[in-house]
Amino acid sequence: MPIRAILTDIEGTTSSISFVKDVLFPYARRALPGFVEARSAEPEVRRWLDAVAAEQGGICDDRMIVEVLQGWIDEDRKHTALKALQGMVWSDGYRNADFTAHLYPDAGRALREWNDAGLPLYVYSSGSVPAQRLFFGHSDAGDLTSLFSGWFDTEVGGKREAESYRRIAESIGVAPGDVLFLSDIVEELDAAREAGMQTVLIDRREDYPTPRLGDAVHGHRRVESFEDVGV
Ligand SMILES: CSCCC(=O)C(=O)COP(=O)(O)O
Ligand SMILES: [Mg+2]
Repeated sequence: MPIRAILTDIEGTTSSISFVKDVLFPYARRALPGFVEARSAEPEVRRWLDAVAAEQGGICDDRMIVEVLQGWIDEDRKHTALKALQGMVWSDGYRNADFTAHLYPDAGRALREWNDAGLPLYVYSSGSVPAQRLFFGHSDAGDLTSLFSGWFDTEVGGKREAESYRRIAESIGVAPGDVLFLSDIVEELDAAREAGMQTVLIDRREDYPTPRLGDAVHGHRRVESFEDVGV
């Protein structure tokens, strides 16, 4: 089947889980109280704080909202409000050069090659679209944002729901069967396959030291590097 577009996940796929868990999440956890104190009146911040408050039965104290958000960071909740707020917090970290975003070298090379070959590239991550742009704008391999033709986060729907992938295919104007989705999570690949997309499991040995064999890969092709995706 032809491939007319590539859709990629970030954490565990282009980039290591440990960078997200050990650098980005602790940074957001530490910076959240000060961020909320300074910026809670801004409509784009207030919108997401209110969404968290409503989900928690209408709590109205920002310090309690911050505690809920910090709890969600500890649980690795992929909640749209948390992801939106994390993106705003990380912006300071990237701007101050506190860190750059981890990128596997094979992913950087392949993304450049595919872009040079005229293949449109898209991102679909639980991280908010602004956080995705920051991530690839401040990667270990420099600013890669120009390689991508579009960005999708969970505002399009959950990553384990087939409907999200149908919406993405429709939005980019490519038949689902001509889109290749790359991810480290089999349940995300299952949903993309249900929507008709082609799939490859990116199985990073340093993120998942125990090989995922047999049933665990649910029949998706499994590779350990973007070099073996074979586009
Ligand atoms: C790009 S933002 C940092 C990563 C993040 O917060 C996240 O939840 C990534 O999840 P993914 O869907 O890319 O596995
Ligand atoms: Mg992932």
